[in-house]
Amino acid sequence: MTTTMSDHHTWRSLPAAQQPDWPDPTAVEEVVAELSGYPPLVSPRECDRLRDRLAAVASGNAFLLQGGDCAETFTASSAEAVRGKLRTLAQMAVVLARGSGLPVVTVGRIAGQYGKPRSRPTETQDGLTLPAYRGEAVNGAAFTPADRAPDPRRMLRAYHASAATLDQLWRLISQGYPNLGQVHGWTREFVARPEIADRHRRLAGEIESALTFLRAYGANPDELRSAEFYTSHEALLLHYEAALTRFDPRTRAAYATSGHLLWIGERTRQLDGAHVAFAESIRNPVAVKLGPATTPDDALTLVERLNPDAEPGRLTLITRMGADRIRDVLPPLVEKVTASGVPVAWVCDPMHGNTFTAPSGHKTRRFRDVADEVTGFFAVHHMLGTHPGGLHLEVTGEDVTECVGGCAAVSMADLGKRYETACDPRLNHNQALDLAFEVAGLFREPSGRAAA
Ligand SMILES: O=C[C@H](O)[C@H](O)COP(=O)(O)O
Ligand SMILES: C=C(OP(=O)(O)O)C(=O)O
Ligand SMILES: [Mn+2]
Repeated sequence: MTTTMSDHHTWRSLPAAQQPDWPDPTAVEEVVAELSGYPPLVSPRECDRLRDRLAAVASGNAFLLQGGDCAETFTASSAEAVRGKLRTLAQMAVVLARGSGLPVVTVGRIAGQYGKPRSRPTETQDGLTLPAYRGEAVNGAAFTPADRAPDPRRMLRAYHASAATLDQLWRLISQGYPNLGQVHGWTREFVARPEIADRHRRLAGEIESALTFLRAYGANPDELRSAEFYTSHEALLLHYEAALTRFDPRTRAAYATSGHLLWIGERTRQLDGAHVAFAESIRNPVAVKLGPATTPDDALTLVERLNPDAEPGRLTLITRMGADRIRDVLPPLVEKVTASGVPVAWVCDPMHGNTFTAPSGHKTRRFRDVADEVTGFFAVHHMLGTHPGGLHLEVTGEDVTECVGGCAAVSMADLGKRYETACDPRLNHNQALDLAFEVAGLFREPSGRAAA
């Protein structure tokens, strides 16, 4: 597929959902002009390599682990915060690789996840109505008129925060962080916890014996690591994305250089809208979220629009149906898309269809529902003979209390203790590992067992 520079302006003439109410259009144009002169954050070659990796996911030869914050904040690019996220994703990847026997492609929701679509444009507290928080690239989370006023200059800060995060990521990765020996040491500590299920311990034991074998064979697990890591975020703020889109003379195509993989959200995937048109115009691998109201025809049209050349790795479909719907609504979508012959990677987001408000007022999710949606996802793909290609998660390396249940045993009453998310509730480090073990088990027992 060849795209030209003019293609990526088509979106401007189409309705764009979920855009901020910028108070001053001239200020937006000034920011766009400034961003247009900034260096790319990722390179087209890296995007192409990720497309190759996702082609392996689509064909059943790899598994995607995509995860990170719902909404990144400008202060989250500290060395410690980035290190914690890398650590959690690396631990999950090792467990999933052992369970699946497949290479795991790791992609962060990181270094650019600064724009949020919302259910409602405003929020009211004690009689005061202000614009809803739409991510740090738009406004501030504090409920004050000053913070909530959309400010386009925040897009410049989002660029610099992304660059700082990438800098930390590449520094850590080039230092060999984390290596396989370290990763397994942490996993050993995790499974030593008394509340961990025996089947998780058995799988950790298998990793242990694989490492023993490697050592016996003369390899040092402390020198082994995955050198590849990719970034992703929702392509929501089209002024920002277009300003960072660059023509690549090597491939004669336009690439969004704000991140390797960009996705279109459930609230912005309108077929006649600007987001789909923008995604069509870039050469990056792209993904689309599909919620429970998606019809098989909607899915097929998106597939035909976003992957017209039936290129493996170009398109990932991220389903987010809810634990109680997935077994009913996913099969007709998979059947229709499979019958078209266009290759796609199928990925499960078990977070966004399972959100509810706790009595304390916190937005939360139950670990049990999250695990159950993934179980349903595996069962459907097993039944249809298609590949359950990956997980898309909201997750952090910190010991927060935002989702309830799991081995970390966070209760509704605990939610206020460390509820730190800027938007949706994330799995904490232990809940994330618990889920990785559950999912690893699904490769062996695809219809699953009752989740804890
Ligand atoms: O992360 C996704 C969305 O921004 C979020 O789920 C919307 O949440 P809301 O219903 O609180 O607006
Ligand atoms: C907004 C999000 O999801 P969805 O578009 O699936 O609601 C998200 O991933 O944070
Ligand atoms: Mn979210």
